Amino acid sequence: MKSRLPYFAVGTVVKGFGRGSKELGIPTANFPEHVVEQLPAEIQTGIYYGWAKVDNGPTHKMVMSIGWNPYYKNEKKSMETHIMHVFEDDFYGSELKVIMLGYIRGEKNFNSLEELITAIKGDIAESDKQLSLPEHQNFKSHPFFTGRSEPHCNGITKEDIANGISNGLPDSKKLINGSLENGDNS
Ligand SMILES: Cc1cc2nc3c(=O)[nH]c(=O)nc-3n(C[C@H](O)[C@H](O)[C@H](O)COP(=O)(O)O)c2cc1C
Ligand SMILES: Nc1ncnc2c1ncn2[C@@H]1O[C@H](COP(=O)(O)OP(=O)(O)O)[C@@H](O)[C@H]1O
Ligand SMILES: [Mg+2]
Repeated sequence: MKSRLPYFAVGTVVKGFGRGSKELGIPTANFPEHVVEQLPAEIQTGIYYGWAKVDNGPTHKMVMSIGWNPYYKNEKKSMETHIMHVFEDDFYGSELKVIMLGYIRGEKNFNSLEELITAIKGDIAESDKQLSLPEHQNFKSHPFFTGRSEPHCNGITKEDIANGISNGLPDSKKLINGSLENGDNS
């Protein structure tokens, strides 16, 4: 099966359970339900690394968790991004854009909060290492981040593009359901 990575997603940052900062010391910017629902089946639950941008700010490294957080037994699937940058303030309501480039591991349950935190810190270190590789660097300045783009380009279809719904990418790099149409870098 063709990989669905890179996967592009955009949405407004919404409230979660407030555990990321308070219990884990690792905040995660949560995407709204409609963004989670647009994920194709091929994007399995688990931990991904890539790049993230908040509103018109710079692009930062990120690590993302997709799933039901087995440690907390959430009833709803979530898609949460920890951005590897220290922000002065919260940014609820801001537009978050991400490009997911690689998969690290599946979601796990843990016997203690400390073990969950240790695993997340390991994911952050692994993401940092991966994203420093030349093959991942070019996505930092991808037109998805730097160009004009429609705010709702998750799950954009060939028909949308035919109807003139643009996602701000050059014709050679149009998005189809969050993946690059010409299949490069996948
Ligand atoms: C890199 C990363 C890896 C994670 N891995 C797991 C995991 O294996 N199991 C799990 O239950 N939750 C995992 N989480 C999710 C945390 O439990 C979640 O971020 C926390 O519950 C915060 O949720 P909130 O945004 O609703 O406050 C991970 C989060 C991140 C950022
Ligand atoms: N480096 C960061 N990465 C992600 N979110 C951050 C970061 N720094 C600050 N935040 C803020 O913290 C919020 C996430 O904290 P968290 O405790 O996970 O709360 P919630 O459960 O509401 O998602 C984000 O929505 C954002 O406003
Ligand atoms: Mg969160």
